[in-house]
Amino acid sequence: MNTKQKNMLSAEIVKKAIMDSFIKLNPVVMMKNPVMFVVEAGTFVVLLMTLFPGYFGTQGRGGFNLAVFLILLFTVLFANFAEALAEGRGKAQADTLKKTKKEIMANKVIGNSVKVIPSTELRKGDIVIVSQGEMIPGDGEVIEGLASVDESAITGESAPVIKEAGGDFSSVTGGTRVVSDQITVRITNDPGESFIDCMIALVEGAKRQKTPNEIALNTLLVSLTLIFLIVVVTLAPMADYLGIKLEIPVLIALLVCLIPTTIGGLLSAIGIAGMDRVTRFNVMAMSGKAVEAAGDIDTMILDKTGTITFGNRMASEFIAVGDESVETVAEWAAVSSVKDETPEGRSVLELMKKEGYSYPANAVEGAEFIEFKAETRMSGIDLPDGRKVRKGAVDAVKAWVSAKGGVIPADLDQKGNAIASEGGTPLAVAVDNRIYGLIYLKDTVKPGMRERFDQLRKMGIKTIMCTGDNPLTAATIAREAGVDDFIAESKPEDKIAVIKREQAAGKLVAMTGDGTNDAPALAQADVGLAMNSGTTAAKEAANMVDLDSDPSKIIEVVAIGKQLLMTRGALTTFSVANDIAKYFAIIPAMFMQAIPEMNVLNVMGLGSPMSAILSALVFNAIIIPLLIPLAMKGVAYKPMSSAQLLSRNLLIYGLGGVIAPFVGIKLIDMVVHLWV
Ligand SMILES: Nc1ncnc2c1ncn2[C@@H]1O[C@H](COP(=O)(O)OP(=O)(O)OP(=O)(O)O)[C@@H](O)[C@H]1O
Ligand SMILES: [K+]
Ligand SMILES: [Mg+2]
Repeated sequence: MNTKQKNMLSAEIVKKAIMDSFIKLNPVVMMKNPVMFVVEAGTFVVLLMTLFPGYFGTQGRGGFNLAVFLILLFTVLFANFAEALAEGRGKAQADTLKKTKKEIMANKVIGNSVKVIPSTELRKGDIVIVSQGEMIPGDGEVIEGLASVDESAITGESAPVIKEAGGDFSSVTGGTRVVSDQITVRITNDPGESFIDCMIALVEGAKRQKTPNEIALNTLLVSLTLIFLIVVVTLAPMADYLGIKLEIPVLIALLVCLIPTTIGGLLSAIGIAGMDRVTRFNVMAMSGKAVEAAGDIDTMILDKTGTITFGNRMASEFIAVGDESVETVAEWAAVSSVKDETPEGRSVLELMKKEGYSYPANAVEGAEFIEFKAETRMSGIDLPDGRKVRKGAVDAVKAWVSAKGGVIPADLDQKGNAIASEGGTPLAVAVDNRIYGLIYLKDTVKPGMRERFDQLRKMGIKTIMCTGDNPLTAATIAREAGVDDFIAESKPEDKIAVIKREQAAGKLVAMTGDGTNDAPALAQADVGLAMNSGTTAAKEAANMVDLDSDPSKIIEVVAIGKQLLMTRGALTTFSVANDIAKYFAIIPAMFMQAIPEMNVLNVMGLGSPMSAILSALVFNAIIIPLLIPLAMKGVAYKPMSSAQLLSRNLLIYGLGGVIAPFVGIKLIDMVVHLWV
């Protein structure tokens, strides 16, 4: 699904939506939307009265009744069309995805041999080999090898990505293609539970459930409908007492004008379109609830490396401490990095070569590699001769050396701080109890970060940068990027602690992550955005996955969530204000002839009672399709606090909602009055 396909509201989608509008007339389906169900029931009653005027004693009103019936029918169809149109794009996308889900053959490893079986027979835990040119038969983790993979089937991005065993880039998705080399993959899902299956269900809306917010709003709409139903039903006997005979179609027209049909007709379209906006942004949200939660976020937890900074932290200088030479620092830094596959580790070896240094390769033969861990904040190697070589965060290495009775060189802190105060990351290099020097890791803040954080602040969102780096580097980057707060030397569990602390204070928290050790925090956060490049554990714990693996996207996701909530609020305000205005169009018209004094309320000066009722009803119907573009696109959004937003929206959509019907109904009446 490329961007073009995703954005296009093709003629095909519109045609399908028109057909679906009729299919959705089925009362069983309609019942899920109580406001529109009431309209449909009214439509049916008026239809009966039009068809059998003799039976209902409504002869002589045939033309009027037919007009009411048609307008009501279109009101329901317009509401159905809004929903069908919002669903259309997702369904089209699902069709495209289903096409990529053709049967794939898998090379399953059984003992020492390989058997070719259809991918549908693969089970969790199976091992498969995928070679150049082949499709990956299911979701899994690379357990051996390295390959570049074309993931355009799911991300729309054609540049291949590297997948390799171990670390944070080991997860692969079924339906993507290996473009070079060969990997061995352990399947992590049973059939039908794959990422593509999940994506299809999501975009198709198969598992769509009303969100708590939607349910609350629906309850309000149902209550309003009930109140007006009682008002209208009791109106007839009262009018009767005054000697006014109110026809049933007139009462139904009045009821439909008063109940919140505008928002009732557009509510689900707004929700679906909000989800769709997130999807078109290449983020898979597991539920509408997650998108809404994003709109209510108070606190955002961000990584430093890779989110606020570019994250390609590169070794840029070796610095000696005490009496050591730069050459020995370079040598030991390289030895500690021979098997360190992190970008930082690789960059140390590159810098060593660039500076013209080398290390004795035979010395590391048979050595034991010590992998980098966020908990230890060190990596290195244990040599066969017993020497232990480490590099890592300065405080971590200092503690390690001190524990072995070593002395800390006097100039270490000062040299480390010099790097940190420039926003760089100092790594200390040590062998057993002796510290040789520092590696200067350089990273840069992404451009435009300050503006983004300014926007978040205007929305009333607090940003906290959590980093494993030292306090000085953290402070420098925090200042440069403009985050509100930071936590340095943080271990993975510290992230959960921050999230829990904020949540205990009643805040909703968002965070991004990609590693297995981020998974608990992603699950704890109200909005957890995992990177598609990340581990399966992270993706399963999160409630959103970014297919482009851009952690700073969380900022846009929050904006989309806010826009969804705002659109719903704005259109609810508009709808209710609208209905109040319609009251003033219809009530005076209904009583005008019997009670001439009512004419003072006929502020609009409408032609005749019949044309007033029809005009109000026509306005009530056409406002739905007129607002579909707004419901689908979302109201224009400018970062500001919730309080400011509320007053702004009340002004625009509340006042607008009162004025629009007066103007609209008057204009329609001028045309309708020509006939009625
Ligand atoms: N490959 C490595 N070998 C040794 N030490 C490392 C390596 N990578 C990072 N470190 C050190 O460990 C610290 C913690 O790393 P970690 O990846 O947990 O956090 P970070 O990348 O600094 O920040 P963030 O949490 O924002 O990504 C780093 O600040 C650095 O001092
Ligand atoms: K209405
Ligand atoms: Mg990191």
